[in-house]
Amino acid sequence: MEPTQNPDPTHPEVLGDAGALAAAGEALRPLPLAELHLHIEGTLQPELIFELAERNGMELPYAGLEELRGLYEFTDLQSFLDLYYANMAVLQTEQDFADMTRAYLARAAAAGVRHAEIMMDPQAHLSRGISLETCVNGVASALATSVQEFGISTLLIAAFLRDLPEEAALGVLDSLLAMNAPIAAIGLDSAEVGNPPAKFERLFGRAREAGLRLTAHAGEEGPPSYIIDALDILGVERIDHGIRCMEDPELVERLVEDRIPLTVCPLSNVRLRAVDTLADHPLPAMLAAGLNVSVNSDDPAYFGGYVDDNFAQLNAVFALSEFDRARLAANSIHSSFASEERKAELLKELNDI
Ligand SMILES: Nc1ncnc2[nH]cnc12
Ligand SMILES: [Zn+2]
Repeated sequence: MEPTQNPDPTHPEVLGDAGALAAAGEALRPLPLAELHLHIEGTLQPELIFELAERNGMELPYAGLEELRGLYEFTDLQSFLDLYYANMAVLQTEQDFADMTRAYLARAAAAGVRHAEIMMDPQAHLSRGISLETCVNGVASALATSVQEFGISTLLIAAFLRDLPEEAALGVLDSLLAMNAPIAAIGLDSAEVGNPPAKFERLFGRAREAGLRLTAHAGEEGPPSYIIDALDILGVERIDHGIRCMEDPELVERLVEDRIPLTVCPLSNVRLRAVDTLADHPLPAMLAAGLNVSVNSDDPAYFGGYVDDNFAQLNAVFALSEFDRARLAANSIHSSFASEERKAELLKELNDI
């Protein structure tokens, strides 16, 4: 991959022999970074699904792990969402949500994650009779000790399901605000095509008034116009995925100019067939265009890996330069909703490597 312009104030030249190690096929040393695009329900590993089903006295529709793993062949976003929502049935108690979250944090720490902005889908739990208190408090209890236990600072993002009506989302946002839920931001996810950003204009307006930060999935399967509308109608600060911006040169120019963060998830895009193979992924072109991209895992239990696996596979295919790896890590930190003080700490950690 070509080196890119607009150097970040990091010093990738001091990354040591990471490039040589990669060339020799050895593991890359993980860089300290922020993970900005992660659905906590997408970290539910098959083993934990079986463990929680047993703990909760539930019968799963799969005979065993192998049968479940055999279903992880997706043809598009919807084919994944069907399994993702079905598997959530095992999440019944606060302890279940806490255990799932703690398992992610432990694995993320090993991947180099030092700050995580974690999405959860409250509506996917409410619709199965699980209260907001159960899911929010369960996840939040694990996040509360994350800095001490795993060295990872965290923020919680309530994501809303765009295939449901806006009225439903407004009701849930009001309940979250009324219970003083520890959320820093809202997001928009689930089936994209046919559910454009404009459908949620009032939801994002209300969240902004409540002082919440704003992000939305756009341009994963949906057209570039959804990215434009997420920015112009919803007023989001970040775009989750956004890879289809590459079909609209004027939009790319705007995103570069305004330094709009795009939280890209390469292995997810391959597994959901947004791209044919990793070699066809637009990440190198996005970097070369000067876009503010970061690498994230989306739903690591379903897509073949965590953020370090995404970097390793990208590196195997594109032989990322040390400069670009450091830039991706720095972009993730700059693009986070963390305090300026925390960002400075993380950038220092990155520069000191
Ligand atoms: N990649 C993705 N796109 C949209 N909604 C999701 N929910 C969980 N993962 C998602
Ligand atoms: Zn996502």
